[in-house]
Amino acid sequence: MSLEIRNLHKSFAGQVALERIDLALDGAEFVCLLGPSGCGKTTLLRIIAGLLAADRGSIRLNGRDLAAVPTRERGFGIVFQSYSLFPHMTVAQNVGYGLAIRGVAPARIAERVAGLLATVKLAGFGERYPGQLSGGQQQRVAIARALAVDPALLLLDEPLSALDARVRAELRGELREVQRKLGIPTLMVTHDQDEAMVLADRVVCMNRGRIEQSGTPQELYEQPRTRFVAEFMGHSNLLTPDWLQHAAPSLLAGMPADLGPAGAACVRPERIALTPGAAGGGRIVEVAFMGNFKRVRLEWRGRELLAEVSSALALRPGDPVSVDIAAQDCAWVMA
Ligand SMILES: Nc1ncnc2c1ncn2[C@@H]1O[C@H](COP(=O)(O)OP(=O)(O)OP(=O)(O)O)[C@@H](O)[C@H]1O
Repeated sequence: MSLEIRNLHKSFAGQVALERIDLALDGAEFVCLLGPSGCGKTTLLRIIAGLLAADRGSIRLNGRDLAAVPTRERGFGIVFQSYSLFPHMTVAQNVGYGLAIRGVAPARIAERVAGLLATVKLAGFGERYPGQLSGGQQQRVAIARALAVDPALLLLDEPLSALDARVRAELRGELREVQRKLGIPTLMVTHDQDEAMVLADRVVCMNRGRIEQSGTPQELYEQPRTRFVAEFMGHSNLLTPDWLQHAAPSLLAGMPADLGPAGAACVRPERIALTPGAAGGGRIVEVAFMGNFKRVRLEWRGRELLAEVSSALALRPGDPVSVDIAAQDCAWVMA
């Protein structure tokens, strides 16, 4: 499977929702479209699904232009945030729906449905109605229904966001497992950075209708190219060259020559080493105990920094600390 999106644009009543979107999906990748509310994720997914037309640009599936191909004929499986199951149909009927309308024989449907329900850990639930299921179970049914037709691509729009944290984490793991097992290329919309980190082979980070950066979760975390990506993918300290010049000039060693005026060094909080008690010029402002680590706000050379340190380190507000940052832990964001 290869899906290629070129130069896609979409506006609503003159308001730009998507701009110059280029995106290619290959093989059995799990790709997350990640970004804040209103950045255009759902609009992009809906255009790919064929539920919405783009103003400009092309979408090709294995080389074939999809512009004139209606949703049903694209062969994609779609799961939305709200469970959107047919309430008057049993679980088995819901899962088998796509096969039934394609005229597949009932015995084959029954076999396939049983297999899919086992895959999503709902064996034996076939005769229930959606109203008799929990939110997590309903979403499993929706996933099984989307998988029933052997989709060329699975499109998921915040499928876990209506669930409570525990069920959500559980289903996250299962979704990944099923996707790996079946090898179905998947594109999932989420605004949850943790979810994207856990699930995605590749994260496409969007902001204001544009793709800011695309890469593995680790690439986006360790080498964000923009301030937006640095701040959206976890916590960060953005240190400007002006400040570094007087506070820590040695960190300027790796600064790219073409760094723009809005450029800065992104240092992740866990890369800042603190030594309590030493006369290093830092002072603890606030300490939050997070279980396996402590999140610390501190003042150092005229600015505030965020650090994350071992829970075993005894630190209290007002304590003096020395601060160590290595030049190789600075990722230079360009804009
Ligand atoms: N049918 C529509 N008519 C008018 N404007 C729309 C329509 N659909 C989306 N928009 C606008 O387009 C922009 C992108 O919306 P979209 O739903 O794609 O964002 P999103 O990133 O999925 O956000 P969320 O996470 O909140 O769902 C928003 O400014 C939204 O208000």
